[in-house]
This record gives sequence, C-alpha cells and structure tokens, in this order.
Amino acid sequence: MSKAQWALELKDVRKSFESRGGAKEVLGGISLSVRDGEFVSIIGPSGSGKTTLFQLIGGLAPLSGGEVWMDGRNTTGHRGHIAYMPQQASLMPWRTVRGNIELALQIAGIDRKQARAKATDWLARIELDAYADSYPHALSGGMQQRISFLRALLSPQPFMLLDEPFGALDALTRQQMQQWLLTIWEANRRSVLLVTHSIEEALLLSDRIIVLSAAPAVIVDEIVVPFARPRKESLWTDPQFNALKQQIYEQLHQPTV
Ligand SMILES: Nc1ncnc2c1ncn2[C@@H]1O[C@H](COP(=O)(O)OP(=O)(O)OP(=O)(O)O)[C@@H](O)[C@H]1O
Repeated sequence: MSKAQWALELKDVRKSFESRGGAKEVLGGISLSVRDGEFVSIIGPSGSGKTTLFQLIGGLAPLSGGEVWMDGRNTTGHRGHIAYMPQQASLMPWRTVRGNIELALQIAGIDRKQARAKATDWLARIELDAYADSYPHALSGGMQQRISFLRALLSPQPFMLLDEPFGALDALTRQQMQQWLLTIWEANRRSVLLVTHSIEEALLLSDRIIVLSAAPAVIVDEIVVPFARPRKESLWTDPQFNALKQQIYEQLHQPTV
C-alpha cells in the first residue's frame, strides 16, 4: 500500500467545554493537513486552544465535532499515534543520560546491544557525550530538552507534536536550541506540528505556519515559508523574514469582533 499523502489531517475539529454559564467553544472548526516530512507550526494568542488541539490529536480528550486522520486512517480519539515533546522535559530521573537514550531506542524496537552502540552515536551527535553518565538533574534546561527532542525523534510513532518545547528556556539558550533543532531535523526529516508563541521561531523552523484567532479559534492565515533549506540564523536579518514577521504580528493582534 502506498504511503498516504497526509501524515495528519484535521477535519473541522471542534471543542467546547461545559462551564457554569453554558458551553464555552474553544476550537471553532479547525481543518488543516501536514504532509509526510513537513514541519508545520501553529501560532495563536494565549488561550486560543493550542494545547487543547494537541490533546485532541493525541486522543487525550474527546472532540465535540470533526475528525482526526493520521497517515490515511481515522484515528479520532485514539491514543498511541504521536511522539510528544512537552515544554518541560520528562526524562527518567533514575536513569543516566545514556540510559534515557538507550530506553528510547529499545522502545523503538532496537535490541539492547544495538541500542548501546546507537546511543553512543547519538550522544555525540547531540553534543552530550561528556554527560553520558550524568543524571538528568545535573543538566541544564537546554541539555534536557535536547534529550527530550531526541527521544521524540527516536520514538516509533512517526508524527511529532512539539508543545512550546523551548518556552521555559532563557532567550539565548532558546536561540541556540532553535538552531540545534533545525540542524538535527533537517538531517532526519519527520512530520512535525509545533506550537509556539514565537513568530521568529515559527519562521526559522517551519515549512508552513498556521495562524489561529482568539477563542473560539479558527484559522486566520496559512503562510508558506519561502526560505530554502538548510536555514541559518542569519535569516533574522532578511527583509522578507521581517515582512512576514510583521504580517503575522498584525494578524495576532487583530481586534476581536
Ligand atoms: N478541561 C477544561 N475545562 C474547561 N476549560 C478548559 C479546559 N481546558 C482548557 N480550557 C479552556 O480552553 C481555553 C484554551 O486553553 P488552551 O490551554 O488550549 O489554550 P492555549 O492556546 O494552549 O493557551 P496558552 O497559549 O496560554 O498556552 C482556555 O480558555 C481554557 O481555560
């Protein structure tokens, strides 16, 4: 069977929550698709339902309407189809850095001996070989997020959901992590949906950007990011980068009607 064109399709996804004043609509009908190997970002005002959308895609909460399809199959309400990277790395604190990576490889179906060799290889590629025998608490936030991203990348589920992965990092570490993620992702392309509050981050990393309105969220714009890959941080000074940044900024600050 040939591979489906779309790694993810959301068809008119809706979500309302019951509150004392009646039903509160958070997602007002979201339809979007992510191609196999495409990097798509979602950006929207605070409270526009981005985390809720991820919960629906991951099967963690029921939809009020619509469908979720992955790789040509209806997976609405099903768990186990995504690799998820949260804002705070949730590494196994009792396992060393190497142990955490080996476990991710073993979960992906690689036998113990091979997992050991591959972990050594990955430790060097994510520049953490000097920390192989350290425990997660001894690492900086940026280092922990490198392992967390790698774990999602190695997981057997091909589709990655990255939920504000650099939101808790300081500005400088965040920029370094964006560049790092770009290099790793461009060498290991996977289908990604990223939630971010940073317009620059979305422009630097993505093939496409989906802009959401305030709740009840609908898609107000979809931007095909025109920059060739591999991308460099110097994009930040490109006039087209700044024009797109301005365009998205204005959409996010539109008055609600
Ligand atoms: N379980 C729940 N019950 C009731 N309301 C909820 C529930 N979960 C989320 N909401 C409401 O849904 C809205 C969207 O929340 P969500 O966390 O998805 O937004 P967000 O876009 O991820 O926000 P932020 O950008 O600030 O992280 C909020 O108004 C929130 O209060």
